[in-house]
Amino acid sequence: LGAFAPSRSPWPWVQHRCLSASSCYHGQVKYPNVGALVIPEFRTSSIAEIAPDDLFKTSSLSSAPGQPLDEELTKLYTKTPAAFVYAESDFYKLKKNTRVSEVCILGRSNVGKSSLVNALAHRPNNGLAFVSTKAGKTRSINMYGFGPAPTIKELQAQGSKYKDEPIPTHTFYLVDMPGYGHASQKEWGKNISLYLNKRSAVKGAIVLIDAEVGPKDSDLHLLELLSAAQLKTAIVLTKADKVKKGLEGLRETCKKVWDALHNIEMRTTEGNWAWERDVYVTAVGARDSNVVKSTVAIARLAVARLAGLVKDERPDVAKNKRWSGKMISFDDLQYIPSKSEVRETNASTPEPTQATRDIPSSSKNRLGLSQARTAFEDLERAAKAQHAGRTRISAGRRSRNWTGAGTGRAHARAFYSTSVRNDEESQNKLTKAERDAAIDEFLKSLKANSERDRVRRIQLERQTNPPRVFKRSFEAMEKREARRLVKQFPEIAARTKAVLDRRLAIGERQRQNRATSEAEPRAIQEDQWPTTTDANNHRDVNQAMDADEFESAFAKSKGLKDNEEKQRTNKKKAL
Ligand SMILES: Nc1nc2c(ncn2[C@@H]2O[C@H](COP(=O)(O)OP(=O)(O)OP(=O)(O)O)[C@@H](O)[C@H]2O)c(=O)[nH]1
Ligand SMILES: [Mg+2]
Repeated sequence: LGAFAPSRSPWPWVQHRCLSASSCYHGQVKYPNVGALVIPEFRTSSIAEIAPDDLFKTSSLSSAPGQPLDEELTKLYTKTPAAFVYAESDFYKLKKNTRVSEVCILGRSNVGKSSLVNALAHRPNNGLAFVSTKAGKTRSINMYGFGPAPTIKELQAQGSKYKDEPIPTHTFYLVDMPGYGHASQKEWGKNISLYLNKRSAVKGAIVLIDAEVGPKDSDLHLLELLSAAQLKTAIVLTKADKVKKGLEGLRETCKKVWDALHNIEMRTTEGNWAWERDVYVTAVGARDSNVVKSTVAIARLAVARLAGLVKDERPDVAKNKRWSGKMISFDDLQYIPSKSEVRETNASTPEPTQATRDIPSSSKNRLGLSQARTAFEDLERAAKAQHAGRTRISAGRRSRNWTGAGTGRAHARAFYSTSVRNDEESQNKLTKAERDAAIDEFLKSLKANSERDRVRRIQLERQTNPPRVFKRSFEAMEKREARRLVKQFPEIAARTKAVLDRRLAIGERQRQNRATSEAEPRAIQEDQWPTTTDANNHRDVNQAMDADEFESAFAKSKGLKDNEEKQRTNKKKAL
């Protein structure tokens, strides 16, 4: 129908049909065939576009090098069905996870976070996450698992800080967050900033921005939060099918995003916040299935990159690549010459090159050239050994230029040796012995389900808890035996009985004593102060006598005493 649609159709809906993913019309505007817009390194350059196919050409999954990326991504996301793992609104109640990566999806209410989760999992009818046209549908932190569960070997390599950490069920977790800018902003701030700052498993954040609306104040606030948390960030523009101005509109939004990122970078001094230059374009709610398919693949790439599953050949994907080797202060930067320069130096004493002239002579003299070379190589080897086995996005792209080797110029760019998160990561790792013990335990728990173990468990249970029939006959046997012994040794039996009786009697007495002492009031509680009738018993307390009264009472008592004395002497006399 679309192929034969005339340019001015008498049926307006015909114009909404799409010809293909690359040329799709919504209203009068052509849907742009753009995978991502690339933010350049310098403010003087302009934003470039990358077609979806080109995005996939330059990279591959670390687990399947050399294979076509889009196919591998589809396999990863859909072969093992994605599943809802759990939801929690309180950060402190989240389950422990130090083994697999988590990527969180953030954005304003109704921007399409939950729709994206469904699209990634290939649940077109919103079968996984709840979606609504009204803002504020998602209220808790929702974990969704994607990809197959790690193998035992992978678990072994991952290790864990906690012994009671649940075994991961998926390759990575996608975390759907409640939207901000809605009524629940207060709670949002607390729990989610805790999540972004404290959760060591979180490897990156996807920030969704409405392609038509562009970044709002709340989005800027979120980006600042992410910059403070030093969490790797990728921007995804959603609802691209709704952009009225097509590619031009997308470019405008991307420019606003760029300005926002630039402003944050200017304000923060650290400048080590890593955000991706690729601003991904998606339209998972578009009417054309081709558009949906191609944009879902793009979103899959964005998430997999953050989860650390993609090996990128393109060097300029990340804005800031984190240097994870040794940190060298600016003053200690040493000049390391290129190979050709070394050759020249060995041949004869050459004229100082422009590069060598730039370096203060004191630095040059610190080490001889060949010594400097070997020292650097040692350093590099040590750093590599230290970080071996870590799959990180930047691992494949660490350039020699950064430390100045091979270029003939010392680079004066400051890099952090290890980010806070990396430190945390290495601290979380168990020692080898602990990890082996944890794995043994895990294997045991697997074995416990085997048939042989089940039989053994039943046998053990029978021994400790024999069935009732046997129990009764055992008791009868014991009684018979006891009677026989009493008959055989009457004296001993009598003595034993006396001892037992005495013990019983003592026990009984103690029990009675305890019962009576419990019955007695222990202390007058506050609510047991004397009532009006009791007050007579406390007369001397409640009604103090004055001095005269006291005198007379005293005299009276003395008189009584005298009377008693007289009576007693009279009796004696009578006797
Ligand atoms: N046209 C179009 N509509 C979309 C797209 N993505 C999402 N929507 C629609 O946007 C609405 C909101 O989607 P949700 O996924 O619930 O948004 P959310 O960000 O999870 O919202 P909260 O849970 O409230 O924070 C739904 O009606 C979706 O159908 C898209 O790419 N294009
Ligand atoms: Mg939602």
